[in-house]
Amino acid sequence: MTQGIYVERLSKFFKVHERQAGFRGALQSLFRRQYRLVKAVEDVSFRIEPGEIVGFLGPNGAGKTTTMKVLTGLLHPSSGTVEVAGHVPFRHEPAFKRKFSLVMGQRSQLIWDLPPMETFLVNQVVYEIPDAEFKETLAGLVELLQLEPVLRKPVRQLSLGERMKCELAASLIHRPQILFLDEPTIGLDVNMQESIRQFIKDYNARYNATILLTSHYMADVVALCKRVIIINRGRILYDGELEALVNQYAPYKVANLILKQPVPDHELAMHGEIIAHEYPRVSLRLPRVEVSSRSAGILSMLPISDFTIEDPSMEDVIGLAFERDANATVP
Ligand SMILES: Nc1ncnc2c1ncn2[C@@H]1O[C@H](COP(=O)(O)OP(=O)(O)OP(=O)(O)O)[C@@H](O)[C@H]1O
Repeated sequence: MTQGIYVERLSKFFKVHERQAGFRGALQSLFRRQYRLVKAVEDVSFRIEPGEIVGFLGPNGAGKTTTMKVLTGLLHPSSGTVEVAGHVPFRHEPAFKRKFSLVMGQRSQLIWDLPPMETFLVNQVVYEIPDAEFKETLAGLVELLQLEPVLRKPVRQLSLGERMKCELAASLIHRPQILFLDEPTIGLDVNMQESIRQFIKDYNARYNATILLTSHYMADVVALCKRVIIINRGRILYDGELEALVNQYAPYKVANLILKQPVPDHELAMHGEIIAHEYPRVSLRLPRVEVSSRSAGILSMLPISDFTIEDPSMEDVIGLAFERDANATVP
């Protein structure tokens, strides 16, 4: 039986009750209910091989959480086929429960008034983990996440970062092969984000776990995911290597200049598309294939005191992908 994730033409629609405006409308809708279909996920297909870490990206409301909920059996698909670790998620087979975990950065499963250790013990019972295995896994998680100092403090006294680490430990105590991480670093400071990222990497390497990760922090995606799936308005916009995304959507580099004296926009625009101009700083977009000739032109023709070239940020690349999608489709 395979440990991968297979999604074939998945759609998930929600039927939403449409309320009429005003008192008359409210009265009418009591007798004649009107519904509207919200297409949360539409005709989505992808496969994720065992051991892969894939970033699942998209703006708010794109359909990421809905997809994850279908993949974990919390929602029934409207149509399409889904298989996770050899199981059909919505059948809720007991063996399936032990193979995955869904961690949502904004939801907690920890028991608020008790130390995290109590939640770990509850999960030992829920997942029927033998004592020896429980102790071994817990020791590994305590070491990787440096949990020793917080194990016996009530959860309500923990910092957000400490709580997130305990959340991960509670979700991984049954050593799931498949991890769905929905915004695991949300709200954490930069150091804590980094240590959670490192942990996800270690867990993946240690157990060859398959991981689907959503995050609005591009640093998470760049550090963890070679491959990304981008979803917009319920449909897949891109599925492939993160690096190739840059070439497809952002075939340019960014030149940052510091001017020695003011230069009018029309003169700057001869060298590249102006992204920002706030004297003395200017950012220009240069076509990737012409970077060296354009740079030579900038250096010889413009009065500059500093000049650097960099790749566009991942946020910008993804923003361009959404822009192109919005222009390409008639709503
Ligand atoms: N239970 C529900 N009933 C009706 N509509 C829903 C329901 N759950 C989600 N939706 C709608 O489906 C769409 C996709 O939502 P989803 O939560 O999957 O997006 P998301 O990509 O996870 O966004 P975010 O980044 O904000 O979490 C949205 O338009 C949302 O309003």
